[in-house]
Amino acid sequence: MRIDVLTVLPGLFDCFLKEGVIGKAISSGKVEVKVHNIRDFTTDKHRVVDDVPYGGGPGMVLKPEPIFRAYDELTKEGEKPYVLLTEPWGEKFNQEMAVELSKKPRLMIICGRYEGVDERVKSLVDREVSIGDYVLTGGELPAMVIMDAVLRLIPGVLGNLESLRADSFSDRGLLGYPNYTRPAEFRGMKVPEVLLSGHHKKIESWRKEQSLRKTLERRPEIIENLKRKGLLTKEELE
Ligand SMILES: CN1CCC[C@H](Cn2ccc3ccc(-c4n[nH]c(N)c4C#N)cc32)C1
Repeated sequence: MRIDVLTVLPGLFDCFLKEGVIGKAISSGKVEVKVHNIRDFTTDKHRVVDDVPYGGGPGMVLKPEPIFRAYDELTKEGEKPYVLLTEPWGEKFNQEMAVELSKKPRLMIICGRYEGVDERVKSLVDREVSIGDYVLTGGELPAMVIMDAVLRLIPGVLGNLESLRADSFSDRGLLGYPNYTRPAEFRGMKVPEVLLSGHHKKIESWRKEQSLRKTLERRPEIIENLKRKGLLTKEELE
């Protein structure tokens, strides 16, 4: 998969693209992520990317020209990307969308700043996406959240396939099961016996029960949704 990111703050991505699972996936060539400074696609001496909003009002708006120039330049060759725009009021990002996006061969993520992008930029966009009902200062952190959730699903990126297998829960939007590691007892708090038993079938069913119980308690609508879609097995429903 290739992802092109358009931003006026490319430096925000430096650590994200160097460290951890994502950093390894890029350095090993499993995925390709290119971050482009919108300012590099300006043509004036001062490399202006924003301007005051027509009709007045606070703040500045990202101009359309540099973003269109970047899009045209980056899509001259190869497969057309599926274009995302991060927006506070976009479609809510979730695991289902992450799975869908992970199947695209190429993505482009346009990151707004200031008061956002000129509305005409949206003629380039396939999906406006929000990571939650709160207002951030720009679209770069949402872009990193989306890339993290999508790239981890690319085959080979998560070293331990087991982690991805365990995702069969979170892939259905179920909440995760409790995790423990050594020591077996810490400050009087013991690891559940079943996890020390080495009985894999019992461990798996305990984890599934914990995941379902936690989801039912905290996000009952997820269970209802899975029931409606027929995505819960008979024993999971019991
Ligand atoms: C006062 N104004 C109001 C409009 C937005 C302005 C900041 N901003 C500019 C571009 C931009 C892109 C995304 C987000 C954002 N915020 N929250 C989310 N879940 C997002 C997502 N995805 C925020 C953004 C600040």
